[in-house]
Amino acid sequence: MSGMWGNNLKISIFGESHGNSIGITIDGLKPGIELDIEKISMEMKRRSPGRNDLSTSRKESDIPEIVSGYFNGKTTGTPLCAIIKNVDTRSKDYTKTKDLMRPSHADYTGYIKYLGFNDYRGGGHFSGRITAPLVFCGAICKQILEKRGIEIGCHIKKIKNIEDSSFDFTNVCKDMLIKLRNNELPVIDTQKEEDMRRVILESKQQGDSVGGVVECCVVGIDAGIGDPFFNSVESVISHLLFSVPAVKGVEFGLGFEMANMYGSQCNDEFYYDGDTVKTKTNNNGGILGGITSGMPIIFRTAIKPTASILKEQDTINISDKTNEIMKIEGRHDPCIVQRVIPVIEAVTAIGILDLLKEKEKWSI
Ligand SMILES: Cc1cc2nc3c(=O)[nH]c(=O)nc-3n(C[C@H](O)[C@H](O)[C@H](O)COP(=O)(O)O)c2cc1C
Ligand SMILES: C=C(O[C@@H]1CC(C(=O)O)=C[C@@H](OP(=O)(O)O)[C@H]1O)C(=O)O
Repeated sequence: MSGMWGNNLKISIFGESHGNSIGITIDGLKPGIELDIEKISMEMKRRSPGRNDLSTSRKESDIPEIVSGYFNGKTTGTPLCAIIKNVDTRSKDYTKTKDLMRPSHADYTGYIKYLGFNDYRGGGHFSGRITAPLVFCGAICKQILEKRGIEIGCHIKKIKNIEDSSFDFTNVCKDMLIKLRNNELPVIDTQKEEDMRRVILESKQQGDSVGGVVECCVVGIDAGIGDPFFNSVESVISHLLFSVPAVKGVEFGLGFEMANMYGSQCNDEFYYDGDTVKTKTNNNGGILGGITSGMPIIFRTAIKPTASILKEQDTINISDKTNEIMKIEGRHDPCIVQRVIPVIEAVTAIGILDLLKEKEKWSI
């Protein structure tokens, strides 16, 4: 089932963008975990739509209602389910174009797969909106990981052709990752922020959209987590990343750039720093043989330009099987990159917690 994921922490997402509500059921959280609701709300807010001119104008408060698995401020250990209401739907945006398949969106594939019964309004179950429940789950996982000294953070590596510097792969400071979370456009080289904003707003003005790259880092993670082959750390994280709408590429460490290097340039040489094993470089992004090396986990995720643009486009009309020109009306993100950051952090936290739980099976 496509809506379910996980080995040790099992999650199941549900809902459509213009239905009554969306949500998630999380199975596998241990009993007695105190949840910081304030922190969960903060994460939800970071992702929520309609907060500024870089985002869709649809406004949702995205306050999750926990309906099970939580009692007296603590998890009960039974499935924890949360529901998020859809409030600011404007379904008429989709009436005129209901038979026209938006290029690059999931209208056509969803129509075929679900035999024409799919709720097409707002992209239905394919909508980026369904990432809100993932952020809820990720916020819980982040709290559990933080208590173990593991921190996850991202910056925008690129919006179209405007490029930020990279994390220092061998030395990323937790405080920096936490600080980045407060920025609307989190960048390392703050001079790039205005250029990125300009590129997004210029494309928006032209009825167009832009994409980019997000760089993510996990620090404080011990060596020895993950498995070779099918449950490798890369497999788990990239499975979750590719589950996020609009993600079209993932690379760990230096990724594709490694193809241009000699082994002597690329190899991460080991050394002891006191009792701790470190590598002088971290081109492999903290993962060797699918298992964490203890160095920061670093990966980049490519996000495509938003599919729904206001410019005229060629497409098909499925009701009378004709070719047509379509013009989308509606409230869309001119750029998904800055909105997807809390989602990337969330799914990473979910993946890492699942892998940690696997490792802890060995403690008995
Ligand atoms: C947070 C978020 C917001 C998104 N906003 C929009 C949007 O406003 N308009 C749009 O066409 N696509 C948006 N998307 C992307 C589409 O949902 C996605 O492109 C579509 O489901 C097709 O899936 P694919 O791009 O993974 O192939 C958004 C995605 C995310 C994660
Ligand atoms: C509602 C959200 O984003 C939506 C994601 C989305 C899409 O096609 O993915 C399309 C738009 O939906 P609508 O046409 O209903 O406004 C965005 O607003 C959200 O992220 O919470």
